Parts: sequence; structure tokens; C-alpha cells
Amino acid sequence: FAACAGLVREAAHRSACLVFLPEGFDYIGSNTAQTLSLAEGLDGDLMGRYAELAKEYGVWLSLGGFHERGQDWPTTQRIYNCHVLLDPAGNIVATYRKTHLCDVELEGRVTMKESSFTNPGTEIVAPVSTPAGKLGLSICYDLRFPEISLALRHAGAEILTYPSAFTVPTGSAHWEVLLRARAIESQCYVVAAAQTGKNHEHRTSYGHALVVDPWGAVVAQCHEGTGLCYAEIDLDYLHRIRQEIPVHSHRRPDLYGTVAATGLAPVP
Ligand SMILES: O=C(O)CNC(=O)[C@H](CS)NC(=O)CCC(=O)C(=O)O
Repeated sequence: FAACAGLVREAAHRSACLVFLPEGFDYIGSNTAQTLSLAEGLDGDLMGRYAELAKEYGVWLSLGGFHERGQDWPTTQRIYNCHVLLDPAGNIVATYRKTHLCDVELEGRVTMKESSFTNPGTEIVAPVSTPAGKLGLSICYDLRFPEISLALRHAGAEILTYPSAFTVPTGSAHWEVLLRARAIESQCYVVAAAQTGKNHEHRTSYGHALVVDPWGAVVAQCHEGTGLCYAEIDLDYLHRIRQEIPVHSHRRPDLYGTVAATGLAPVP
């Protein structure tokens, strides 16, 4: 909390209106038992402290990947991986629970079985209006599924967010190219806060938190280690790109179906 609070203070002093923290900003457990035992509800002490932080500095906070004990904790003994958006009054204005869980095994290198301690979210969340633009919420491994980004874009998103804790082998090969692809195809800004460095004895995260503009350019990137990078969101630029290359109206759902059937209202 002290590390995150310091970053939020620094960002606010440089006039950021929206601050993005990565997946597992609350903690990264050394094992599943610890991860589960540290988890709290959205009404718990830790979320209360973040609400105070948002109020104190007058910023919006994207808290990517809170280890949440939901209503079903007593029966399932599993948590949700919950992306929480706080406004500057400290209100929770949106929650998105990770829908694609990372069950991945690279022989001898990486083993992740998120579904063994996490329940999958059951819905995509409509983009939220913020002073920077309409924000669509995703988390980490969701990045590999262009369907969710297109669904959010279809529902009006101007900024997509992928708070993450990527592994080093997959991150070094896929991280930047996936983020840039999502930005280019959806014609959105992409903001990706990321865990960096050694989390504990058995885990290192890839880092490279960055922001991509809707043309696909990396416009901000963090240095090695804990820190911040800053980007300006230029919605005029975004809408010019959408006008110049109108992919959204060139789609051929008659040929390959559509991701519009998500329950989110379309925005032209
Ligand atoms: O469990 C926690 O405490 C924090 N959450 C994570 O570390 C999650 C689930 S295990 N990590 C990923 O989704 C990595 C995805 C990835 O690396 C890829 O898609 O290549």
C-alpha cells in the first residue's frame, strides 16, 4: 500500500487525472494459501484505504486486479480477480471480474492455474465515462482475446485497460505486440499497468508498463523497476483516425459473425 500510495501521490502532483495500478496491486501471494488468506471484500479495510487515497488526491483510480472475496466466498473458497474503478469521491463506479482465467503451462518454465483459486467473472462491463475518455475494463490474460476488446469498442470504449502481471517468457515475446494490435484494431488508447521485477522467490513479472495510442505508437513506457509513466489522451486524434480508416463500419459480420451480441448497448 505504501508503494502504491507513493505512486498515486507523485502522479497527482504531476496533474494526472486518472492513475492506473497493475493486477495484484494489493499483493502477490507467495502461494495459493497465502493469496486466499489475504483476500478481502470490496467493503474491506484495504479498498477503504484506496477510496481515501482517491479522495485525498482528487484522482480516478483504476485498481487492476484486486483479490476479491465475493458473496460466494463461504461456499466456493475461491476469489475473483476484480478490476475496480474509483472516482475522486472514493466511490466504486465500476467493477469488472476477469473473465478469461490464465491456466497456462510452458513446460519447465511457467505454470499458472488461476482457475484453481479464482472464479471467472460472468460479464463484460460497459465502458465508463471518465475525464480522459470512455474507459473499458479488462485484466491481463484478457489481452489475448480480441473479442473482448472489440466488444468494448463496440460499446463505446475510447481507452482499453489491461492491468497485468505477465510472465517474463510470454511477456518478452507477446506483451508489446498484443497491446499494439489491440490499440490498432480497436482504434482505442491502450493503457497497461504492469507488475515488474521479482515479486517473491519463485516469481518474476515482465514489467514494461506502457501506453499505446490508437495509431499503434507506444507513447509512454515505464523504466525498469517501480515507477510511473505519463500519457496524454487526445480524443480528437482518436476520432480522426477512426474517420480516416473506418474499420468499424467496414466489418463483415455476414461472413464471420459479430462480437456485438454481448449484452452491451452498441455506440455508433
Ligand atoms: O494471481 C495473482 O496474484 C495475480 N495474477 C496473475 O499473476 C495472473 C493470473 S495467474 N497472471 C496472468 O494472467 C499472466 C498472463 C500471462 O503472463 C500471459 O498471458 O502470457
